[in-house]
This record gives sequence, structure tokens and C-alpha cells, in this order.
Amino acid sequence: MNRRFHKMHGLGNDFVVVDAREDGFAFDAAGARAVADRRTGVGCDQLIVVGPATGADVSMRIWNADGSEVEACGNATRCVAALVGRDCTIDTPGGLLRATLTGEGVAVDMGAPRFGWNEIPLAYAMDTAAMPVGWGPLETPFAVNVGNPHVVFFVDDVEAVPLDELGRGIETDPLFPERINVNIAQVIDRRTIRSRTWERGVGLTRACGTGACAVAVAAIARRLADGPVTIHLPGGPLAIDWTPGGSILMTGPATHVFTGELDAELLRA
Ligand SMILES: N[C@@H](CCC[C@H](N)C(=O)O)C(=O)O
Repeated sequence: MNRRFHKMHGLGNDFVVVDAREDGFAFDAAGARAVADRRTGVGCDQLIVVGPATGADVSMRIWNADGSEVEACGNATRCVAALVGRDCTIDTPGGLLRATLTGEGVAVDMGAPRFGWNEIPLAYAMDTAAMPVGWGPLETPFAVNVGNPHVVFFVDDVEAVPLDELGRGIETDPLFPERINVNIAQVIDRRTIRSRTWERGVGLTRACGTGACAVAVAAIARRLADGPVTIHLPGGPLAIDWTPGGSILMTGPATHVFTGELDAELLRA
């Protein structure tokens, strides 16, 4: 039997969203890879399954294009709220999130960031606010877990960094036992930052919502910026607010692109 899906975007971060609130249908790694494959499947950065929940309005599961199941996806969280069509709570593997529909998009309370080396996680103890490590021109990153693991490198010009060449080596470095999302950030002024992300399990994407949260937290914690900060990603801007000790608030658009059907063959992958 074919299954309906929604192609949705969060600033060009590209999702296949399956609404399984009625039957709780789920994928496995092979099924997720088959759907995400841009040659033989539908193609997406992440496969998202919205399911029933206890203690929340809905649940959300997230698979990267390589089939890895992960804890958080900021851009897809806004898409799920837009699909639900009202303010809602969303149970994710990274924690319970609250989403509010605004006039122009969706605001999500992404919870409090975590900074402990074993909470990122890293393979061994070190200062996560200025890690004494480097890969080529990228040095001394800030590490933070915003539901999923990120490092942020501050650079002079995000366009000048060959993130396509450096990303995979950093993502898979043994220093990161669960791999890592890699962000580069250029501070324009205290309320404006440009950023690009190499996503764990995907590669370069047009936008990464949790990446934008990580960049804003890193910039505010290093006293390079003040919240609220606008993070300019290749796919467009996201507003992020955070006060040390508090939760991260992410506000941005969620776009419904089209509705389609997953071929039954793909579901048997
Ligand atoms: N696109 C996402 C992040 C998706 C998960 C990430 N690749 C990971 O492996 O943690 C976002 O908008 O946050």
C-alpha cells in the first residue's frame, strides 16, 4: 500500500514528513535511506515521522539521509507544528518541545543547551567553550548540545571556508563518539551572524535550525553577540533568542511544498 507524505521545507532544509498519528507507522534505517535517496527515492535531508504521544500532543522521530536516527531537528520541528496547525507540544528523542504558531511562522522553545564534555558528548574531558583542537583552518571550536551535538567555529568569512572538504573529517573524528554537526559562523555585528552547517548524516544543507541555535548560544556565551540574534543561513534568516541559564527560542518559517505518495516498494526497503 502506498503512503501519503508531505514535502516540507524549513528555509530549504528539505524534509519528507509522514503523518502516522493514526497508526503509529515507523521506518527503520534502511527504509529511511531508501526514502531519502535523491536518485531512487523521494529525496530529502531528513525523514520525519509524526506519531501519537502520551504526555504531548504529538511525537516526532527523525532520520538523517544516511539512515541514522537522531534526537533533534529544529527546522523540522517548525514544520511539524505547521502540519498540526495549532500551538502544540512535541515529544522528541531530545526532549519535550513547545511550538507556537506566529503570524509568519513558528516559534519553538528548544530547551536549555548543555555544555558538559560528556553531554556533547566528547571522547574525553576538555574545555567545551574553547576546545584545544583544530582541523586545517578551523580551530578552537565551541561545543554545545542543543538536543543534538554541535561544534561552532568562528571565522572571518564563511564563504572562504571549504566546508564541503572539511566537514566529513570533523563529523567522523574519534573525538566525537556520536559524530557531530559542524557549524562555521561569521559575526557581522552583535545581533547578526552568517552561518553554514555541515550536518551529521547528511552533509551541507541550506539551513540547520539546531545549528543556528548552537551558533547563537556560542556567540552569546563568548560575548560576541547579544540575543535576540538573526542567523543568516544559505536558505534564509532564523531568529534565535537565548539568555544564559534559560531556554533557546527559535522563530522562523515552515513551508508546505507538495503532497505525494511513497511507493509501496520503498516501504519494503
Ligand atoms: N536539519 C536539522 C538537524 C537534523 C539532525 C542533524 N543532522 C543531526 O544529526 O543531529 C535542524 O534543522 O536542526
